Formats: sequence, C-alpha cells, structure tokens
Amino acid sequence: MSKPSKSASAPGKISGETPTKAPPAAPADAISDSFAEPQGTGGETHQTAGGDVAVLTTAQGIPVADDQNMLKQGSRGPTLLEDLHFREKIFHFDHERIPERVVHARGYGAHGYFELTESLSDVTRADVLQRVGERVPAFVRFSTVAGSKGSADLARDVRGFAVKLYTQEGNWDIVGNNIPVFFIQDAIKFPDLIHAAKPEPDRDFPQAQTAHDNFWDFISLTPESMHMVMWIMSDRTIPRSLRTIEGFGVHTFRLVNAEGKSTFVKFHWKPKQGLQSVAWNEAVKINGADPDFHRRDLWDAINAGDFPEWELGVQLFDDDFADSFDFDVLDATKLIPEELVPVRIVGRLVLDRVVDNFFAETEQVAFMTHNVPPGVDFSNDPLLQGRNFSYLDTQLKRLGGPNFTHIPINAPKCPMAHFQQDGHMAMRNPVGRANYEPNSWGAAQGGPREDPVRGFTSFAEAADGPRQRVRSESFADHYSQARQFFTSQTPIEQKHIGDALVFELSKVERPDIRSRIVSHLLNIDETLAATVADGLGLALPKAAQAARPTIMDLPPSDALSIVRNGPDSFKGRKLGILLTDGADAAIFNALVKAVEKEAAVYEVIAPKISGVTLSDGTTVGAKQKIDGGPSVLYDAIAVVASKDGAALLAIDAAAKDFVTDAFTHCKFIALTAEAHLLFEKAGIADDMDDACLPLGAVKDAANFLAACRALRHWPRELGVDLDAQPAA
Ligand code: HEM
Repeated sequence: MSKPSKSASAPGKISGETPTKAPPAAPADAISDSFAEPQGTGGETHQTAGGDVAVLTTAQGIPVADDQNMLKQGSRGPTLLEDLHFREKIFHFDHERIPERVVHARGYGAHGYFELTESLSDVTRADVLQRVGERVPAFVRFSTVAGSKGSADLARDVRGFAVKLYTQEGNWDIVGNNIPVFFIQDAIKFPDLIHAAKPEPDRDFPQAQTAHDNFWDFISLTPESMHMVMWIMSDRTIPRSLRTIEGFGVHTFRLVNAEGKSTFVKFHWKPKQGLQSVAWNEAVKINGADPDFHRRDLWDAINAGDFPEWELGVQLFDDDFADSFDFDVLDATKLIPEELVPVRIVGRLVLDRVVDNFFAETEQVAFMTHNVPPGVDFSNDPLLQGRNFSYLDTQLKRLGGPNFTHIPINAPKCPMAHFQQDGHMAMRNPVGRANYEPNSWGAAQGGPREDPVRGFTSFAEAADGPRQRVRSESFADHYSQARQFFTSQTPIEQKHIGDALVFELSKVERPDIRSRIVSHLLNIDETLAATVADGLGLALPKAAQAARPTIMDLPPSDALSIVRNGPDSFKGRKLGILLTDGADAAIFNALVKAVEKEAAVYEVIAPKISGVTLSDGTTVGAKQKIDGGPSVLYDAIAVVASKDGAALLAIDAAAKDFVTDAFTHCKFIALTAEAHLLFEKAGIADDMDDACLPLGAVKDAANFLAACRALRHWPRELGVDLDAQPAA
C-alpha cells in the first residue's frame, strides 16, 4: 500500500495527510493592521501574497488574482457563468456538511497514547496487552447522546467515551459511555429509545433534553431501563469536565489467550483527576454562559500541558462466576460490583494533543464496536451483537462511502494489506497485477495471504437452541441494581436524584406518565418514590408490577458514588478572581501564587475587559468582563475589591449574580473586607458559612486554596433549596 507523504503544514496549506503537529501560531508582529490594507475600487480589502505569504489557489491549484469579486460584465453588470473560481468556491462550500451522527452528534476529541502498566498475557494474546511500558497511539471522542451537533455541553445526558487504540494488530475501538449500564437489553429497541429521547417529531423540540413526555412515556413502559434511570438522574450526567468522568465498555467482552482459553472482561477507564460534577442549576446556567464549556475545558487543559489521564481497569471473571452471579452477565442493564470482582488496573490513557482540525479528526473519526484485535472477542450480549451491525452501517451513510478507513484518523497505523479496491474517494488501491486471492503470482506480485496463527479467530463458543424471538428470563430483574445504586449514594447525591426526577417529570405534561414513573420508583426505594410524588404534588400510586421482586439487601458499593471518588486536590480546577481598580495587589499576587502551587488555574473577571489597576499601580488584564464571566464558569471564586470598586459592583446585577450563584452552587468563596458590601447588597451576607473565607492577609490565600480541595460545600445546599425545607 502506498503511504501518503507527510509534509509540514502552514496555515491554509493543504497536504495529503492530516498534519501531526499544529501549525505554529503566527508571531504577534505578523498580525495585520486592517486599517492599512490595500483597498479595491469599491473599498473592499485586498490582501496580497508575497514574501512568506503563499499564493491563494483554486482546488485545482490555479493561482487566484481576486478573491473579493465575482466576474461580471461591467462593474454593475450580470455575473458570468465563466467564473471558474467563484463556481468552484461556492460548489465546495455548498457541500461542506456531512450528516451528523444519528446519536452522539455533539462530541469533542483529542489524541494521546495508551501505555500498558501490567501485562495481561495470561488471559489474552492481544499484542497491545502483552509488554509493560509499551505505548500505542490513541484517539478519544467524548460526546453527548441526544443533542444535535450544535447543542450545549451541559445537557443532562450520558457522555460517550469512545477510545480508538491504534495497535500493531489493527484498530481497537472501545466504544463506551460514562455510565456502566444501558437503557435497554436488546438492540432491536435502540431506534425506539433514541426516537423517544430526541426532539418530538411533530414539533422538533425539546433539544438535547430528556425532560419531555415521549422520553418518559417510553421509559415508563420499559422497566429494564430503571437502573439506567437512576444513573442518568444522578450527577453523572452533568459532569464538571470531560476530564472528570469515568468510562465503561458496558458489555461483557471476552479476552482470549494463546491457548484459546476465554476469560470474560468488563472495561473501565478511571480518571486520575477524580470524579466531579456540577449542580443542576449551575449546569442550566453554564449552557447559556458557555455552551462549549466542556470542549473549551479539554482544549485549554491539554494546551496548558495539564494532560488528562485515565487508568484502564479490567474486571476479569470466568464462567463459574458468571453462573453464580445474581444477574446475567449478558444483560447490559447490569453491572458487576467492584466489591465482587475487583478492578485490576493494567494501563494508562493520556490525552496530550488537541486536534489540528476538528472536522478531519473529531467529525470524521469512525468508531465501531466490532473493531477488536485478535485476543479480544465478543460475548452474546444482544445489545453488543446489534451494535456490531449498526456502527459499520452508519459510517457508510455518514462518511459517504466504503473508503472511510482511508481517512487518516481512521486508518490503522500498523502494516496492512488487502484486496479491497475502488469506490468513492479511494486513496489506496492494491498495486500490481493481483487483486484477488488465491492467485498464482508468487510472493513478489501475489499480494497478501491469510495467517492462521496470527490472524483473528473467533472464540469457539458452542451454541444451541431453537430459533426464537425471546428475552431471557435471566434478564427479568429490573429493580435490584437500581436500588443498589441509589443506596450507594451519599445523602446529597440521593437528594440530587430526587430533585432531577422531580424536575424532569415536571416537564412531562401527562400526569399518568408521571405516575407510572413513580410506580416504578416504589420498587426501588419507597422514600425516593414518596419524595418524588411529593415534589410533583401527586398521590402515591401502586407499585408497578415487577417481573422479579426487588432484592432489598444488595450491599451498597462505594465505587458508585461521585462524592466518594472525588479528588483531594484543586489541581486542574479554575478559580475566578473578581477584581476591581484599587484592589489589594499583595492579596491578588498571593492568590495567584497559591493557585499555581495547587497546579490549578485562574481567570480575572473585571468591570471592564481592559483590566484593572491594583493598589500598587500595576495593571492586570481581564479574561472576562463581569457579565461575560459568571461564576458558573469557575470552581471557586475570590472577590478582591477596593472600597470604591465594591461600591460599584454592589449596584451591578451581574456582579450580584456572580456571588449569589457561587453561594447557591456551594462553592468555596474568598473575599476581602471591602468586598463584603457586594455580598450584603446581593442578600447573602447573613448566610455566609465556613466555606466563605476572609482574605484579610496574604497568608489567607493559601488557606483558601487548601479549603478549595473539598471542591464543594454541599451542606449549604440544604439552606438554599425549597425542596430541602421541612414540610410546613
Ligand atoms: C451500551 C450501549 C451503547 C454505548 C455505550 C454506545 C456508545 C456510543 C458512543 C460513545 C458513540 C459515539 C461514537 C463517537 O464518538 O463517534 C455511539 C454512536 C453510535 N451508536 Fe452507540 N452506544 C450504545 C448502544 C448502541 C446501540 C444498541 C446501537 C444500535 C443498535 C448504537 C448505535 C450507534 C450509532 C449508529 C452511533 C453513531 C456512530 C457514528 O455515526 O459514528 N449504539 N455510541
């Protein structure tokens, strides 16, 4: 196979292959002064080539003399069909869009590597899992499921966590989610699930939300989804960052070793950054303030050298365990508690490079569950089996032809040779005379041959039984693990699940659908059901008919809680510092130093984007003007204001929102004595608690950053939420 040549890429220069390095940023002195640009007869700007500046060409390479005006008959006359440059330019523009993914349309990707830290050679012959210390390139795409490509990042939704490992035995795609279970057990229900979740077909809303009748109607009639419902109503679906989510392969897969022995496996990605989520009220506001919150966060962190990292964990088990387990390991609505089968950490995934071009890489990447190397294999999970058909099929539609593996992001990075040829946009065709096998052209010209030893062989599982459309009885317990998830949460997390259910069901117009959901909750946890019924002002219905009674005493699992798996540092988090003219320079500088010591980051927010002049006369630039930098964009806030500055802030609605939102969202807050006025005028001065710390002296900065390690002061929430108040 011929390999496209690599060429260094400069802005606007087209090469045959996606460049591996971002083009160098233009030096500051190269930024043009638009006031000095040459103008044409109509006053339009004409920038011309010369020196280091390349000549603009058509896609055919023909140099372009004028890119501002169409070819006309006279300056005010009709446009001529002969204008080859205009026609080509518009033609290409007209065809820029490809269909968005039918699900997971909004996503964001990054490059990195996977490194093996513990060999799995005892259980698999997969080359990538043999030798400790070896690395393979990786590409990861995170996504939301229901929203369109242009929807907002903080939608309450499952996050896709799709990993492509470019191994020496071909691409291995682990197409997972940040939740270890799924809504449905059988792939035949996937179109129904997604239709119900997406905007309703007559009105095409709501966008990127499950809070509507169709979704909850379907769910209320699909009791197998109840475990997943607990997860999606938890804070897992409003993560603080893509860097703070777990990833799960969900299904039971197989690992197969050199002797052909199979071991069942579940895949886990555990974030070194710890788990963290935001509050719902905060998520709603982030979506308005910065719909790109998650992608910006990932882009900024990687570009700053703060590379997110996940550990690859495996839960390995055999047939005996599978037979003894309370649930069916082929049922994707069930997980295997880590307390029963510990997660063995065997590798690390590091994301260290942003994409050069979003479309070329993130949009065109094609993940497929059936991409597995020799030594990895499938189980009979009927959801997985259906997925194995769906992903290849959908790529053909989305990427327009069978040659999507020629796109650099999808091309394997190992030797490959086959006789597939032609088709739309074929970049690689077999060379030489033979394009079939068997053939008699000999080693030099005959092309590749099969390899029964190294090649992929499916695990020789025996299967028997009548052909039938049926759901296994072993899939019939719909509530026990839902209950186990709920009882494994801390009280604040349980409250959030109740709040989320009340919120979502309040958006459902039909009372009977609300009631049906509560009838399922009664089979999970009576208190939760009563709380939700109360929140909806609904009489408690009868419990839903259960195919299997709930196992009430499954032991709680700490691994299922976000709060219990948070980090113990503020590393990688962002402090928002609201500054005014005349603010204490020593305190500001101490804060900056403390932030850097904590390996965190900060942004300055000021009344004007030009920045402020501090008490010592130094000037500090602002990243955000106050109404463009609400506190929902930060993990903690500090208000460092002078007396006059605080007086100005105290009349500003955005400044008042800045502190009240931070307070409501249980964030750590630091303030100078002068800034107190803003908190008074915002109406929260009397409620301030232990997580509101004074910035009276330089040493207070470090104390404050140390306190921020707890991330949130959740007890405060009970004081600021109507639903948390005792009934009158
Ligand atoms: C455990 C259940 C599932 C998980 C974890 C899952 C995960 C994902 C992820 C992460 C993506 C986005 C891939 C990307 O970033 O490009 C995706 C896309 C997709 N999924 Fe699934 N999915 C599940 C179930 C299903 C099922 C049952 C089907 C169909 C039978 C399905 C069909 C699709 C399709 C068609 C896409 C769009 C792919 C593309 O256009 O690139 N998924 N899924």
